[in-house]
Amino acid sequence: MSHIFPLPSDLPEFLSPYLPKSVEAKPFVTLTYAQSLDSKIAAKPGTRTAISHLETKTMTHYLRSVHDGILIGSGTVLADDPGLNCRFKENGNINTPRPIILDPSFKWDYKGSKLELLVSRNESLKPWIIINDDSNDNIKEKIQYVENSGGRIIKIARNSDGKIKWEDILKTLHRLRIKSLMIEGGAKIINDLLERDDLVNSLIVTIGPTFLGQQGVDVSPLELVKLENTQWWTGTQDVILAANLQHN
Ligand SMILES: NC(=O)C1=CN([C@@H]2O[C@H](COP(=O)(O)OP(=O)(O)OC[C@H]3O[C@@H](n4cnc5c(N)ncnc54)[C@H](O)[C@@H]3O)[C@@H](O)[C@H]2O)C=CC1
Ligand SMILES: Nc1nc(O)c(N)c(N[C@@H]2O[C@H](COP(=O)(O)O)[C@@H](O)[C@H]2O)n1
Repeated sequence: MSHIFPLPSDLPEFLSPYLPKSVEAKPFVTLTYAQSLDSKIAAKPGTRTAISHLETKTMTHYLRSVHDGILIGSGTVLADDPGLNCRFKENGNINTPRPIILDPSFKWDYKGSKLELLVSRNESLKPWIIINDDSNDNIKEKIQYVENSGGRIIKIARNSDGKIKWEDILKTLHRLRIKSLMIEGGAKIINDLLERDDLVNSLIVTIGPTFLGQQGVDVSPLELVKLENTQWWTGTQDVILAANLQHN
């Protein structure tokens, strides 16, 4: 495996203030995704849309290489069938983060997925899947399949609103030695976490020169969100915004 594209030589220094540092009791959380000029991350719900140039996609793989885990939601795993591995190589070494899927009702099937194929070729790590602790019997077979394949099922209790608290997710992952977590999406997760300045340590957004239109999947939090320590990097096609969420 080789780099998917040469990493622009000034990017590591540009990104360095935003990269993982030790944060006690919870992982360092980097929220990162690619969006269009009209703040969409896919052209239609349930589909995968390439927004990043190869150069900025390489930046995403560089970021993956400096995190212990990479988390996505069920909407993303179902739409994208992603690889979730790392293709950025440094001094001949690849540091692949743990793929973590937040899929409370376990709708995704690991069997036959791209991730399973990559794991079979030693190009990705076995996944961890976070599900509700009260999930019903019809997912027993899927659970067994993942566990027999060496993956891990993490059961966490949900809140009164039916969701799992992010604090519980992060605390559990930290206990499992995930000290830095890159969260790539999708939209529901990004919109929730943009309002969590208490949990998100860095925000890194690739912006591509495209409008995906009104059927696109929006990134737009419920409330006003302000950023601080903002820096912009300009590439061949895209720009990258690196920032911190301003504390309320
Ligand atoms: N351009 C980009 O960088 C990216 C684009 N995408 C796109 O985003 C779209 C998917 O986004 P969404 O449909 O919004 O799905 P999503 O990936 O945000 O997953 C949402 C689901 O995750 C689970 N979930 C989220 N928060 C939870 C919580 N606190 N407790 C329990 N379960 C929770 C629920 O099952 C929820 O329905 C796809 O089209 C994908 O291609 C996804 C990631 C990055
Ligand atoms: N950085 C970035 N740019 C885009 O244009 C994208 N569509 C995404 N999507 C995210 O990357 C995941 C796919 O990763 P693999 O290359 O298959 O490992 C996808 O699931 C989204 O999280 N990202």
